[in-house]
Amino acid sequence: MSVLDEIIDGVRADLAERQARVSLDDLKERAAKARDARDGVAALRGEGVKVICEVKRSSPSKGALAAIADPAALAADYEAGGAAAISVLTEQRRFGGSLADLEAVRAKVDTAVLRKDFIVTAYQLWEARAYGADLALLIVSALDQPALVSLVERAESIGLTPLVEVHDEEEVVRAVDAGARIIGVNARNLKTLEVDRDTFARVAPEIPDHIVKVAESGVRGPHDLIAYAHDGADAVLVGESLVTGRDPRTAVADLVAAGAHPALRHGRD
Ligand SMILES: O=P(O)(O)OC[C@@H](O)[C@@H](O)c1c[nH]c2ccccc12
Repeated sequence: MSVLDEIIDGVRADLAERQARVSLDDLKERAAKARDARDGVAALRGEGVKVICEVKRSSPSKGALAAIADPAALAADYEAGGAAAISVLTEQRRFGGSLADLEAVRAKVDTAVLRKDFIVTAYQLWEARAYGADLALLIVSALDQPALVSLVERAESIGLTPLVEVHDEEEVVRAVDAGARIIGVNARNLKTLEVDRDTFARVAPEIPDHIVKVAESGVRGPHDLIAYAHDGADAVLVGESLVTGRDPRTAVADLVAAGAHPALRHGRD
């Protein structure tokens, strides 16, 4: 069984508990009271390379990264540094996250917020909306094609923008067929947990121009952002280097400044 399969088994067990506690109707009621979702595509388009900053306490590859006692304060630092969106890991067992983290971050920032989890059912999309997310991650390799298609459609229909994650060229075809408007190429293979920073350069040319391209994982600082931008990234998603660094606000500002350099303009709108 791959790491991804193990993670998803745990996610399904935790999900079953929440579903037993909170009905779908209750979630929908809560979602109806949430502020309208921000447009995820608009948040990641425009001048310069956008920076999505992640709130992540631990990871299956590295174990504990940072305690993050106050995820909202960290998110506020990210926002002050110029983050275009904040990604909140809500998976509990391996990443140490929760819906409470999502809710706290949402209450604190105006920036678009992404629910980062292993989403396998529409119930989790409703949770994302109920706790204030604007975007939700959908991982192609975790879903069969009919499930991917229906989750993309459901996300859009409840106002969430799906960020559809791929690792190779075949998954790009599946993401495009499913109607993705934002595709993230994850340099970390979720089956082996290895990072290969060349993945984006290999896979991105297969993504049609009208789709927003996000380079995920492995950004240690401005030089990695610049490399991803040269290969066509509209945005980068950064976690570990921000949560383990000393000054997240300045680290984000440095990334944003690097991404705003005129030399990186390549026909973005
Ligand atoms: O911490 P990093 O290497 O900067 O990576 C962030 C993000 O890309 C990574 O957390 C991630 C990308 N896709 C995922 C899917 C599930 C969990 C985590 C992820």
